[in-house]
Amino acid sequence: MAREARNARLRQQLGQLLGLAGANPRSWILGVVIGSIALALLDTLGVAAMAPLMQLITTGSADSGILADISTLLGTSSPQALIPIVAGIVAGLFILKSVLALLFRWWILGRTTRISALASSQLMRMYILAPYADHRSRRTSEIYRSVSDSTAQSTSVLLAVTALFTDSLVLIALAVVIAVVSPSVMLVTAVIFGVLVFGVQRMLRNRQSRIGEEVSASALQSWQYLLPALDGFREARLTSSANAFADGYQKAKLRTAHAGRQLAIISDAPRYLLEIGFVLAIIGISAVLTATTSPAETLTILAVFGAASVRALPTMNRVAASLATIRTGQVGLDIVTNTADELRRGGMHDETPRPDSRYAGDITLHEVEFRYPDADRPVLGGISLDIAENRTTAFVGSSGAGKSTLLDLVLGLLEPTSGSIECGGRSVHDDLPSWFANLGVVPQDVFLLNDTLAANIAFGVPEADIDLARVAEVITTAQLDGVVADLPQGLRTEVGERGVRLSGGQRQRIGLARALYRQPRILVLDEATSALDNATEHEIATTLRSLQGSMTILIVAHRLSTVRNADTLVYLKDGRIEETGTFEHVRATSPDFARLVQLGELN
Ligand SMILES: Nc1ncnc2c1ncn2[C@@H]1O[C@H](COP(=O)(O)OP(=O)(O)OP(=O)(O)O)[C@@H](O)[C@H]1O
Repeated sequence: MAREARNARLRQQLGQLLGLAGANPRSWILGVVIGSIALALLDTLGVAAMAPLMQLITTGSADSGILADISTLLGTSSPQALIPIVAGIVAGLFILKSVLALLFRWWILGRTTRISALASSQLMRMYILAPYADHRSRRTSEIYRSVSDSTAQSTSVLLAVTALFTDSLVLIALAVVIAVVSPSVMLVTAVIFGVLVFGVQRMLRNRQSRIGEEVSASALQSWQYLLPALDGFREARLTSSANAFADGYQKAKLRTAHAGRQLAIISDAPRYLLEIGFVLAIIGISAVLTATTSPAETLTILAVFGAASVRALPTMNRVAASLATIRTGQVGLDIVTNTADELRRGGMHDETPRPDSRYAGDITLHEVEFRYPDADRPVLGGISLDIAENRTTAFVGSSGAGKSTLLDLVLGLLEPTSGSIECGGRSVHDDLPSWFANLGVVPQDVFLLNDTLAANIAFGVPEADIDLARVAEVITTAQLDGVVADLPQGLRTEVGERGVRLSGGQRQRIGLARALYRQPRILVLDEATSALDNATEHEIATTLRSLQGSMTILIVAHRLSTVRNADTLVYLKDGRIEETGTFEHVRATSPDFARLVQLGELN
């Protein structure tokens, strides 16, 4: 890509990064420009002040230029009196510049680290507010890489671009000072450093970009071993594949280490070349000056050149390092901006319900068809159904018939490819947050927070706002009283990853209590009684019967006892409704369903 296009893209992407963090690019640019100009000016003054000081030291005369003004102001032209004063001014300028440089760096670091944190958080927010179907098609390892590694890479580019701008201004200012003091010295310096800096950077550019890609690819690879190894700990242990995961992780980390080493050496190499350039410049300049000027003037010019070099060499090193960071970090910036664009295009869920918006009445599905984005044919088709309010409807069917998909559609998590799903005559997608407010959902696998049992039941409600009376009530309804009584700290017991381990059945009952805590109008159970033993399942079935009539209950279940008492049974086969009606009606009219019951698959 041509340099202009590359720079334009970089500018645009950095603008996007700042936008993602909610920062105002204008105030950012203004701050950087003002700070950089102030620093460059002070640098120039400090270095330029070396000329009169050296002139004073070498010639002892203060009768021209700024020295004449100082000597008039102080009323003395004695070098013994003037030298400490001029030296003091030079030192003061350097000290002031250093303090300002430190303050400027503090400001920049504050802004940049904040932008890194905000961009990463915003990306995380966009991921978790993305449409459900999009989320299901994403790879977790890529999410981890975007919100951590790639955001960090992008912010390092932002910091490097700022440093590059500031350092370039300083270098230009120093070049101006040298050019004013001696144009021929500037010419020699420009030729030597120009050849070195541009030549080296040309050679390194592609290599640095490749290293950036390697860093990013190996970061993804390491997440791809770490995450499944933790999520699939049991499977890894039982299949003796834990070491294979650890080996894969190690390989990825070594790739990162190798790339890091290459990057460090490539960023460092220009420094040594610049030092060689400095020595060459001193020799070249001394040769030119000795041939053209007096020894006193040679000394003055060399002193200015030395002071400029003291400042310029580390600055040039930083320029080389900044260029390396920009090129290697470009991959991260690409990932962050492309991901943010893609997430934005997908749309973000708004969790705030519209005021005065509420759903009530029967749920009706009209000619619903659904196809997963990456599938070539629909998994559900021609689904028309009336789910009566305050009645219990059970969905049954063989594995893969489409029960969970249908439930996700009714929940509003998935949107029909065609057809409509309405409650009380209004599409559930019209105001999803308000629709969700009606629902209490018990999933197959209940997710536990690392928190107290009470917090797990009230899920998402801040500790201080938890209604303990309601928690106690739903604990009784979900048959959890015995479990709570056995816990060391009752409701305050920590559960989840690092807390008390709970059985599958206990987790499912917590799931039921959690769903009921929300006082739902619609209770949805997705295979929610699968992990319960017969006795508990019987008790839960009794609970559900007691709730029957007071709320709409939707159940996907394999157990005969759970679905037998449903008011309506919907039998699904190959993505279509085969039969609906009471349990006995469906058994009598659908030979397939009758066979399932007979074979004990619904048992
Ligand atoms: N994300 C997806 N992309 C493509 N196809 C999918 C996706 N999720 C599920 N399917 C397919 O959709 C069909 C219905 O799946 P679904 O999970 O709804 O069935 P189910 O009746 O709930 O099955 P089970 O009782 O085994 O849980 C299956 O053929 C499944 O392979």
